[in-house]
Amino acid sequence: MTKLISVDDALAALAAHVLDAGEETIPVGAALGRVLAQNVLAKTTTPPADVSAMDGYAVRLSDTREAGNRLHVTGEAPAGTVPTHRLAAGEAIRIFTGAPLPEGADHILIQEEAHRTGDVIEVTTPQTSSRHIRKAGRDFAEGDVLVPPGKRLSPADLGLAAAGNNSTVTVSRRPVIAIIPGGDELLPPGSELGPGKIIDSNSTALAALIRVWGGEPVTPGIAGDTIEDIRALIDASSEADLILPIGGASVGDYDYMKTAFEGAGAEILFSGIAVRPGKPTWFARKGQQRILGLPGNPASAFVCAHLFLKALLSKTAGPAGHFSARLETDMPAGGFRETYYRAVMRRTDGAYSVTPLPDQDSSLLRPLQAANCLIRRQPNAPAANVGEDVECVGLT
Ligand SMILES: Nc1nc2c(c(=O)[nH]1)N[C@H]1C(S)=C(S)[C@@H](COP(=O)(O)OP(=O)(O)OC[C@H]3O[C@@H](n4cnc5c(N)ncnc54)[C@H](O)[C@@H]3O)O[C@H]1N2
Ligand code: MOO
Repeated sequence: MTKLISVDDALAALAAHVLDAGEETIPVGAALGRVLAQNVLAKTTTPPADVSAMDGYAVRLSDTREAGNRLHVTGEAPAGTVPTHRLAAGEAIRIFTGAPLPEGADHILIQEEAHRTGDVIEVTTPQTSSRHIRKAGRDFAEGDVLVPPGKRLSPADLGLAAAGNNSTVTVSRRPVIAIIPGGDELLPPGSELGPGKIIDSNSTALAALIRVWGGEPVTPGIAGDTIEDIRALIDASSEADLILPIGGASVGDYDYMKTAFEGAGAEILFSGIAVRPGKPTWFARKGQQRILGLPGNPASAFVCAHLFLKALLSKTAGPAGHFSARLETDMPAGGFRETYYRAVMRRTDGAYSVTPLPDQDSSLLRPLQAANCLIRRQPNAPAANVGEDVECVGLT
């Protein structure tokens, strides 16, 4: 393998190739989890007028300061109507939660604190201050920015956008990512497994990560270990923004991925990163298309997707979540490759603590399932002891 580049140099190179698939306008109800591309503005003011927060009577506070005061009920204001009658002294208007206040009222006497007989109410509890009125625009005013660009839309964002009378939102288009697993041994889940065959698990795991990070995975098929096979799937992926070949990246006799891509006109920008797991990771460009080659070992592919694919998808995935946590077990000195240990982080007494999982072999899926973060150790890191703070990266 040629000289390995550092993780930092790989990330710096990838920064120039962050995927940007443009924008699209979609119904607000279909936008959960999408990344907003343009401000959502309020097209209305909410509440649109001063409204009652309770069921009761719109009154003048000065008429209700003493128990026993009597007021004449001169009208009714249900929600959805606009009162036309101006409240005069000694009058009350029956009002319901959410209904606009009549002019002249400055207080809501809740019905539990009044006694009604016919068209007359009597104050049963003296009122001391103006209450139960929601001022116009208390939530937001027309023209306010309700959701800023770059935000991954949550259920509350969607509710707010809808309340601002937006039926659509403009979001970043999902980059299309074609996953091409390579290897004669691979069969899709649910297959009859003959001798020497294993299940292609990487496609499923990587497709799920791509969805979480705002991309749209497509799976044109599994490539056998021939250049022609890989080439056919490269050609079938011509519409993808990025191709993600998995496996066949190392130095074995059947590791044809890069050769096949070069034959299809791709220019390899780097090949081999000083990272563990994931040394054979490579990156190439073919016209507007990017190609990120990941190693076949499931943990290598999964970890390097977090490091490098997520960086390429940062427009929709957001930044990597780095944090510091206290080690719960000793760790040995590291080698020359920057190393990412699958680990379990816990929050105890307001601080994060972290334990690396015991078996870090890059073929294993079980530790990946158990892990909720990666411990990052710099190249040639010295041994670290219990209680030391180490840098961690969140897993999805
Ligand atoms: N002599 C050397 N051998 C290897 C080196 C090296 O430097 N010198 N590097 C090792 C490293 S590091 C890694 S990582 C692996 C990765 O190799 P490849 O990317 O070429 O991957 P494959 O050989 O195709 O597969 C490795 C392993 O993973 C299984 N695999 C492949 N694809 C899938 C899939 N889609 N789903 C599940 N499992 C998959 C495959 O069967 C192999 O067991 O190379 C080392 N070798
Ligand atoms: O560096 Mo590999 O990806 O053995 O794990």
